[in-house]
Amino acid sequence: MLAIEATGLTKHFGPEIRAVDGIDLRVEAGQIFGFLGQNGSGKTTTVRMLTTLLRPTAGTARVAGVDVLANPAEVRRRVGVALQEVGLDELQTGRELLTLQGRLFGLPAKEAREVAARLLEVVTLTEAADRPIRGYSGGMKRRLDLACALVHGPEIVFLDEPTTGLDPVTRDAVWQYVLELNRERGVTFFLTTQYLEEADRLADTVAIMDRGRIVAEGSPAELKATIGTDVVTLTFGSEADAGRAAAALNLFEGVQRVLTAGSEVAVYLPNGAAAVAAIVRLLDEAGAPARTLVLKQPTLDDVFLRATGHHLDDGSPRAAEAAAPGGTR
Ligand SMILES: Nc1ncnc2c1ncn2[C@@H]1O[C@H](COP(=O)(O)OP(=O)(O)OP(=O)(O)O)[C@@H](O)[C@H]1O
Repeated sequence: MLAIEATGLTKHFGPEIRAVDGIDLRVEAGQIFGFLGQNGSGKTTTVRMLTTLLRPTAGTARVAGVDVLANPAEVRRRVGVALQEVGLDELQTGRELLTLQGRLFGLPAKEAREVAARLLEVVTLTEAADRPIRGYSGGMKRRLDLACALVHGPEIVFLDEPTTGLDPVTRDAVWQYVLELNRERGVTFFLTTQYLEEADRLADTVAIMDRGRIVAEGSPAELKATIGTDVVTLTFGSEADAGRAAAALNLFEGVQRVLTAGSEVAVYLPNGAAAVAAIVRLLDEAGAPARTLVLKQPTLDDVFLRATGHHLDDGSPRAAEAAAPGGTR
């Protein structure tokens, strides 16, 4: 069964901005689908259309088998959503909010309290659970919002960059819980992310979004396998050197592909280790000696680079947030 199905899904903002430019999606029930792309590539806009918060300019979408335009209320009942911008009632405590959410979705009081306690634990908010939300830091609010999306046990959960700005320990706890819900309860996740590692570790299928279009799709292993066997990444003192090096490397025996991004060059070839010495000689002869040389197996970043022509700026985990003081006034 398909959990999410979209055809020609499109959102334009005025004549200029093609935020989402005709994408097709097919997400099997029980999958974790990773939607990878840079800021502004159209991920959030896609999530907003699929969760009935935004009307598509064109195209159709069915979520849990329900048409998002024909029956938005039913779609909302079936899904959980945690978006990037968080709107929470600041006067309630985290525990009150979660328990209330559970009650609103029809859970009996005892179960609502239990679910709230369990989710507070997962998002490491147990200690802050009985303080008003207005005293929470940005990261704490994001975690609470994530817990809210899960409270009614939805069958499909949309998470928009769920771990951006979280410290590594909390990020790991969130990943674990996503995997647990997926493996044990078959919850389908549609997860947008700027983190390659997150997509690689969690997602069964990854779609790479660039400027409103899907430019590559497949399992992480399939995507990496399309690259070739090894990647030698070289950096140079200038873009001119990189250009000269790329021209020379293109003629090197066995090279499948050469990509240039600024003063960096990536060379794809079957047996990198055997070729390294010859590559170094070749670059010396070409008058473009490399500053650094790294030989590695392909990663999703290599896939991203090939699909989009640029690196994913996935600025590794940002600084951990400090817990805000209680603020009970
Ligand atoms: N309401 C709006 N009005 C005009 N332009 C918009 C609106 N919402 C989004 N856009 C534009 O659409 C494009 C895609 O935005 P979107 O938020 O979907 O990207 P994203 O990949 O989710 O990025 P981010 O990670 O920053 O949320 C961007 O150029 C954005 O500026």
